[in-house]
Amino acid sequence: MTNQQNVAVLDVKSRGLRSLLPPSSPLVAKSFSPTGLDVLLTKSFEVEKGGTKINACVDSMRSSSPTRIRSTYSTDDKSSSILHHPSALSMFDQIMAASIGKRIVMFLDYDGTLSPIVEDPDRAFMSGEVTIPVHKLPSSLLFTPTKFIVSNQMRTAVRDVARYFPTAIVTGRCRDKVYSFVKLSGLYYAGSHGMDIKGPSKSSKYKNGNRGVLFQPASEFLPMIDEVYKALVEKTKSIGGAKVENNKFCVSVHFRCVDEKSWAALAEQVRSVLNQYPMLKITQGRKVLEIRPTIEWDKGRALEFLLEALGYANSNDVLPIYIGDDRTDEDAFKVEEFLRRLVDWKKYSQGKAAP
Ligand SMILES: O=P(O)(O)OC[C@H]1O[C@H](O[C@H]2O[C@H](CO)[C@@H](O)[C@H](O)[C@H]2O)[C@H](O)[C@@H](O)[C@@H]1O
Repeated sequence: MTNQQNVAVLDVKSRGLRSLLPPSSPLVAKSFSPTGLDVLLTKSFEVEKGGTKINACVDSMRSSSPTRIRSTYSTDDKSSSILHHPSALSMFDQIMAASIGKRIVMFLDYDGTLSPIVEDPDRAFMSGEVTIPVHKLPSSLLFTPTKFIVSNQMRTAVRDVARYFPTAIVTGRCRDKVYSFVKLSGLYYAGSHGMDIKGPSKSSKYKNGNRGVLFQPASEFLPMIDEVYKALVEKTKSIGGAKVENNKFCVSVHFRCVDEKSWAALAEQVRSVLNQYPMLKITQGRKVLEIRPTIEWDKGRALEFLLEALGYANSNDVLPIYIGDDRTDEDAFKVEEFLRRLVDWKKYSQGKAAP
């Protein structure tokens, strides 16, 4: 696949599930570079290393960490944004019209898209998941689960979409971790910002025996990432609220619960560790510093890889749809609604049963 591959990019957050395609442009006629997805959607804010860059780093931590985009948008900005990036739900019919004759492939971000943004990254369960804790379960149960899921709207929507369209979860998270949240087999999972790809394809040249696709372009970084993770845990332990998360091929340093007064100290500690690792870089997400290998690989490359693995390299017969978040949290139910409409469209407009 080339960079001219067309991708419908749906930004669920800053614009509330808005298409990043301008309304006037013929849908999908405009090219998006999948390799540019990371720049578009994962808020890659390169933090420079060395010298007196900490202030710049803290400034970027501030500017990329608004709690709500609404508080930073003027009315004019907002209406202009809505004009240029119309709701993907209201453009649903046009998106579907553009998909006629093409195979839709779904790419879904996890945090902030399938799950609400929460303070504790270990508790970012899928939207709409309602559970009963173990102590409230009836004693008559024959087995004792740790919790009992009574509702999982988003999971159901993703499961249904995956029955009709090849579907991948593309996340900065460790792949195993995101799987433990999504709990759906039959999907592709691209963890660690796309550096850890696993999926069920039967026909890919990247097949891993009978276990489907497996691709890990940064595998030689594993020992280094482990080392850096431990160093960061040690260096940041005195900073209240800081949390370091090992995402296997990258590390996240969370500052959502850190007092803003300590952000400079945190950035300084992170930089002091990273100074010893020129092969790693820092990018910035939503109240998180993400440390990752400097290799030319990101979510966009993972998307290209997966399309190729599915047999759509350089193909005009495919419409990849990427739903991701930008910088603030907003309605996950819009994602769910979009997924449901997609399934209904497939079922009823085309009258086809699930493959
Ligand atoms: O690519 P993504 O799936 O969007 O992953 C990016 C980061 O997501 C997670 O952090 C974010 O969500 C947390 C839970 O809601 C929140 O506490 C945190 O402030 C957000 O940045 C994940 O924990 C990180 O490792 C990912 O890098």
